[in-house]
Amino acid sequence: MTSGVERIKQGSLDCWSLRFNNSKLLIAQQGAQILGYGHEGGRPIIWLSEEARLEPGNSVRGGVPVCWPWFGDLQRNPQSIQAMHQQPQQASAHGLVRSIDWSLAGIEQHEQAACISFSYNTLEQPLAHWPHAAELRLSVRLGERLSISLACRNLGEQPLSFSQALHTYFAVSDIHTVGVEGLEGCDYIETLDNWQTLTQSGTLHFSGETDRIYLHPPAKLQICDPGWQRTINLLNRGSQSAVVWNPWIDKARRLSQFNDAAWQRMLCIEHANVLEDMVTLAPASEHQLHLDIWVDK
Ligand SMILES: O=P(O)(O)OC[C@H]1O[C@@H](O)[C@H](O)[C@@H](O)[C@@H]1O
Repeated sequence: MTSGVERIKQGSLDCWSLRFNNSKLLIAQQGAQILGYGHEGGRPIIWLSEEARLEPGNSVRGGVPVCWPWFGDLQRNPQSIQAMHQQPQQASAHGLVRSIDWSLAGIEQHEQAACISFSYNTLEQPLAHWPHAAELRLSVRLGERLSISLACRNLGEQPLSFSQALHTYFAVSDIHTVGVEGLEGCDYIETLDNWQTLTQSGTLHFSGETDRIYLHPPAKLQICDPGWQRTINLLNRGSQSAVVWNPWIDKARRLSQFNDAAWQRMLCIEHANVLEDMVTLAPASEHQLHLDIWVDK
């Protein structure tokens, strides 16, 4: 077993490269954003746009952006989350921490894994128009599986309300042929059609723009990819909502850092705490969201 962690520059971002046997992972200090994960000589598992701009202050397209302290459009969030912000009408999508530097909190290399963690403390680095005290920690363990954990602690004296997501972009051979298993029978919010609630029947396949919030999905989901003859397994704890997103043809043209044809090769499954699954933390309490990712051939 060999593991290693090395500091490197990618574009103009400070990054770390982790290795464990033939697995490799790239993570940026900015946003504590994973930028890549896969096996030596194999297909990528986590997708990064070929047009990604790796530069300070820019939300990088692909990898695993951390959306916090709100997911998506703040004005679509529950009132208690909007009330945490001083100017909710002007808030950008997906929160405030994906394009700013976090602090390196620890590195470990041992026989079973290579690990790295980053933290963000809002008392030390205040967030614009969001005057609350919280500490975030994003921990990554690269072993036989990839384990990602996002912890949030309320450092203040009032309840802390937030929504969040690990906005994971997965690489797929061809969006037309992949299927997501585990969602059958789940209710979902169809954000592209008046946010109505519908029910998933059977395996989820893709034939157009998709932007849905699945409610109470099971802990384990699978991306079955016949083209690459592999299944990506996702096992989560701490989240009761999963966003499934593919922009398809027209929206792809409007997205930044996104090749017009890239929608065919990616799929976002975002383990989240949104809508009624939002988090409210009492003072001094902590919430943890965990995601394990591994591939079966
Ligand atoms: O372009 P952004 O801000 O990274 O967002 C990308 C997508 O993120 C998804 O989580 C949303 O459901 C989509 O509606 C959104 O388009």
